[in-house]
Amino acid sequence: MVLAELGGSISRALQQMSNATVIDEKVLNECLNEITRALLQSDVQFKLVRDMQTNIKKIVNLDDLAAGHNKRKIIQQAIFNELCKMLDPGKPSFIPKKGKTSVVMFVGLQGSGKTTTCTKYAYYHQKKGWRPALVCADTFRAGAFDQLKQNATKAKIPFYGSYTESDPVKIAAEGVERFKEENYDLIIVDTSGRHKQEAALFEEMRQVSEATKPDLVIFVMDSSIGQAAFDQAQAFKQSVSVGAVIVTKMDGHAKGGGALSAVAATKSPVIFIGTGEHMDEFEVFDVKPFVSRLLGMGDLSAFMDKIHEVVPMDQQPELLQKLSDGHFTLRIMYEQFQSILKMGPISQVFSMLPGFRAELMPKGHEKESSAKIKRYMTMMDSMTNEELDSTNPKLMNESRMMRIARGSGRLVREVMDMLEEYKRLAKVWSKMKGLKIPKKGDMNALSRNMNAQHMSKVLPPQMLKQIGGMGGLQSLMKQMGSTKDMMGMFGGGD
Ligand SMILES: Nc1nc2c(ncn2[C@@H]2O[C@H](COP(=O)(O)OP(=O)(O)OP(=O)(O)O)[C@@H](O)[C@H]2O)c(=O)[nH]1
Repeated sequence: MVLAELGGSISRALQQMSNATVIDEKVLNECLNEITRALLQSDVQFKLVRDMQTNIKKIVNLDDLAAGHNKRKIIQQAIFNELCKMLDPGKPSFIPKKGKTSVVMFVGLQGSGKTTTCTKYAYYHQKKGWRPALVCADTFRAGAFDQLKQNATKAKIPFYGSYTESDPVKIAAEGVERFKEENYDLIIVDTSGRHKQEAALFEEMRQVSEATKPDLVIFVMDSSIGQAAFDQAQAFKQSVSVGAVIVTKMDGHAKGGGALSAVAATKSPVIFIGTGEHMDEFEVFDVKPFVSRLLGMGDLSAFMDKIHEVVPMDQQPELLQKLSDGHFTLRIMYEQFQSILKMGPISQVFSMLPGFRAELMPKGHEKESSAKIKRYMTMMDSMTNEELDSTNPKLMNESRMMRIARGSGRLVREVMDMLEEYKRLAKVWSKMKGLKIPKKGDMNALSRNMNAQHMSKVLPPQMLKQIGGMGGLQSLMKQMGSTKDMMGMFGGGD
């Protein structure tokens, strides 16, 4: 069962329970059985699920709950807490410090996505101002060095490896030494992938660890590994001191439940998840928002992050300046479309909203909308700079429209549609006129200036409707009030 389905099943079970007029032992048991089934189907280890069920029953003593208590809320909270407990080993992992040398070693099964993840991890930190460097100590798989080299070059990250040396321990030690001398602050060591049965390879991994003395060992796990996750993770933990887990391929038909098992086996937190083959398809993992999403309770902070991607805040101050001046051009629309396409399937965004799940958004729909966006962009590719940067609505006369249609192989009617869309968006953005633009990088200041009114105007209307219009949006913002930080995003928090 993939994660989206797991979330769906759990929230359905909770919904069914809340539909019951009286919540008694039987109703609670049915709900818990349903959730247990869903978790098992998602490859969470049996013992973990059983313990969870016992704990919830211990916490939720129906007899003790005074009449008038919201039993459903209490049960939902207990499930939420138990799932969080499963994913939270109770101690944070080592966090590398910028400017201070840290060595991070990656281990994992063959093909788990280790090499790809090393580069993603390096790239993520590089963007945040670290100076990462990569060492390829995988001499087992032919081509591993080439792969790392290729990825590293693409991300402009220095790398170390050898085509001739066959001793991974030697390469690792030399590479780490070299980069330490050169003052890199995040030295990442990629090791050969291995299976738990391969004792010799496990010994090699132990030796690499001894030679490089990593501050952190990250276990990389493919999310589709299933019930084997617990044993595999434990085998690694017994050889080297795993301190964190990264779960990869969460984008595919992943049975993410294995992640829960790996945390239990290694007693280490999941710190990132891989969501695609590309360098930037990599997300910080936070337990509470993740579980919240699973339970259909929404993940407001991720939702806000997505909004910030579409309405780029600190990255594009010039753009914001133009918008606040009321200059919405076709070129700006083009750039926004690019951001939307980058944002990923719209259903993913919906799954971040309270009460929504990815499965609620029909598949066909998202394809349709991104095809339309791409079509619009093709037409805009046939426009001149003058047309793209103009704010004069009269400029786009009939002959220009015909030329664009011809140039992009589309119908004049479609060009007109695209221009209509532009006009609609320009109107929306004109309402943002006067929005105070903070100094570069001060995203919170900008966010403080944004209230529900502003937000409602920049959200796609369809999404706004799904949230429940202005009222829904306001209550969504209120919900975020529990965290001071988040309140700051909307104003009134401090
Ligand atoms: N869809 C998807 N594919 C991924 C992700 N991470 C890695 N991959 C792909 O998984 C495959 C294996 O990745 P590698 O990085 O070569 O795996 P590895 O663990 O280093 O392999 P060994 O060196 O043999 O141990 C590659 O095709 C990657 O592009 C992810 O998050 N999502």
